[in-house]
Amino acid sequence: MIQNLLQTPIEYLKGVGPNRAELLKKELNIETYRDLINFFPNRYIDKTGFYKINQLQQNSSEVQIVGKIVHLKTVEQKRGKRLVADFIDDTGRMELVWFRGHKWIKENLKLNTPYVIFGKTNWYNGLFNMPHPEMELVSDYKKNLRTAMQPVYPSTEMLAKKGITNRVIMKLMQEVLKQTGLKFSESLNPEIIDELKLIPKADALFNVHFPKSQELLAKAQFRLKFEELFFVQIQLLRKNLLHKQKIKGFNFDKIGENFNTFFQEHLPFDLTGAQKRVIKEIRGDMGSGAQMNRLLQGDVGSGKTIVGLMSMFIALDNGFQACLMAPTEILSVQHYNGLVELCKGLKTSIYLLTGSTKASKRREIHEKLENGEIDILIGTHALLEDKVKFKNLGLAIIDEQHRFGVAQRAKLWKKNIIPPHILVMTATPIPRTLAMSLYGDLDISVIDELPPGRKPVKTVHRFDSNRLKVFRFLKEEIQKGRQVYIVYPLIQESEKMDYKDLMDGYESIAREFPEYQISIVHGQMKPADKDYEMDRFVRAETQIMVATTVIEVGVNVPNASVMIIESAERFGLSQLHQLRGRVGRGAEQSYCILMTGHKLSNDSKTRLETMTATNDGFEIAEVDLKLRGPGDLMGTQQSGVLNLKIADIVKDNSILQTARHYAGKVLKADPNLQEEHNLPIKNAYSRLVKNKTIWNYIS
Ligand SMILES: Nc1ncnc2c1ncn2[C@@H]1O[C@H](COP(=O)(O)OP(=O)(O)OP(=O)(O)O)[C@@H](O)[C@H]1O
Repeated sequence: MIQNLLQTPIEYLKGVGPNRAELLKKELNIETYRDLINFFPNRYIDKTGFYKINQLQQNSSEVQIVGKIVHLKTVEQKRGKRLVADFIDDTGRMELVWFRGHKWIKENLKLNTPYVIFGKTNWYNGLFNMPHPEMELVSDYKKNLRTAMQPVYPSTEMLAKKGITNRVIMKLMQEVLKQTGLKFSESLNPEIIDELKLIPKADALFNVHFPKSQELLAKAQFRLKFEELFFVQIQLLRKNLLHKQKIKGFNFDKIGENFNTFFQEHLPFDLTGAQKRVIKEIRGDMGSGAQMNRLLQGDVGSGKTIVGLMSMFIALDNGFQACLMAPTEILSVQHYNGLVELCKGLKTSIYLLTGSTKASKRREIHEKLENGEIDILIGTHALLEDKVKFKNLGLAIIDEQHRFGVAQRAKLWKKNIIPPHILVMTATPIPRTLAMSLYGDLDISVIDELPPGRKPVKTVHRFDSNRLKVFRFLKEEIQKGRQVYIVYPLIQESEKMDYKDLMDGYESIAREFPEYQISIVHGQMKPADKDYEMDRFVRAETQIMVATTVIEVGVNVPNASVMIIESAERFGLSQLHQLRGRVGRGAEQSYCILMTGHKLSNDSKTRLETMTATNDGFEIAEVDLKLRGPGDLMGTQQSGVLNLKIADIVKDNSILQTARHYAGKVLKADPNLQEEHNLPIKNAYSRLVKNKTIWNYIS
């Protein structure tokens, strides 16, 4: 019954009608009673107290005062007229000021009559004033329904123009809540309500709009935020669960010769605890009978490659092939060389397939792949071509998932009836909180420990005016046999200017260091030229690499120990961190020097300070998320995270963790929500699924 009422088009609510309904739909996406109730205030004005004029402070925020206007005058100013009223109470005098709407005010304001005024005060010329106060006659004030805390709803210019003020929305909200009789169906189970001491749903919905006190508001918000995040998590976890039930995977339960020989005889170092844990998680997945869909996150240089290789051995040991796909030619070649090196002395047959593989080699690879002579194939997008047919692909590893879409991932496994296991590796740290929401349908492994003995990169911030000193330092490092990167920003909108900066920089470096060889790499070069320059640097034929951010991802030159980032204030935090990850990969002490001018915004300062303070990618990602909000992070746009109505993915981190915990607990005990006590969850969930939205969780 309440369900039907909540579906009612907003047009039929008292005080709305067709015109307003049209506006509410267009401006606020409010079409039904339910939508209106789900439209939450973004702040509240605390009107619990009254101020006297002599109590006002210069930094008072919004205040409420009772007094009367004793005089009204128009003051001419250069910038236009303003209307000024003398307002007094029994303790003092202040001014009320209007810059517009004079005619209406003059005609309607009553002199010498008590008013309640509300607004922000300023201190000007030895007197307090309040511009454009909200005013209400004391006689009306007593009559009108009010709550101690007044909700302030998000609004738009159009709504204000058409007279749908905050007050109007409040009236509509009162009306709609009255009509529901506050009889909302429960949507959580009694255990959760009990353990978290949640207030009843009706109380939460009433108090979030018209809080009776700060305390009740906090409780109302907690309950609604929890509920919102809980259902997001239920949905993601169920998707994961269904996937596992539905999509069968190869059951790789054998650990055989490849894995064991490598582990016992060829492992070049001891695995870190984190690497061991992750390998175990992957083994568990591959032997579970369901298809693995795992995201492996590891900070730059944390040792993901070896984890990838050992996972491939598991596939090989069970008689299957494996592949590794990387976003660029350079990275594919690098992976190929790295894996060939690691597999020296083993019988593993490893091939490389990229866009520049010659036709004859390509034919050979196609053939050997189909008859099973290739164990591991490494490459770029070229792996996705129709001609590439595996005999039996058991595991596909995808490096840097941001560059490959989900559709492309799927393309890899359309080739098989049973899909291969999928391991996505990324060095882009995604804050755990966000990862939980974004990739709830992937399982996540994190390598959160660097190999021992790694010297953290020393990071400093230097102003452009100190450039000569920085150059002197560079020289010393190169003389010790090291190589250096100098990176310039390349941002699309100002590509031309950036290109000029890069070239100017290149020339000044060539002048400064005539005795050294310099490579240059930027986005406008042909791929073959880029590879050639890169290759010279990798082989240490050049000492200095001048580049734009194209070198950001994954390049591994252990001998490079200095990274200079020019105009560092123009880079995002995660980008700076990725760039810094290009050094500190060898045994030598490495340095990252962030160069900027003197003029810096607060955000830039925070970014630079964060970089100099920590090397931890996850910590950096958290700061990044706080600075930019989730909107800018890759993938969030499609994920719906931004459509949260009341919770905030950054600020409500701990509620998110709680929601995740309870959603997991409920589904673990009762995957199909069939138990009696979970009926409210089941009902709420099916309504959400039916409405194709998880956000309208109000029953
Ligand atoms: N357990 C370990 N002990 C010592 N060295 C290790 C260990 N694991 C990996 N390494 C070495 O650390 C370096 C970085 O490893 P790897 O290239 O796999 O990192 P990554 O996670 O792929 O980083 P990036 O994303 O920056 O490429 C390599 O030279 C590798 O040989």
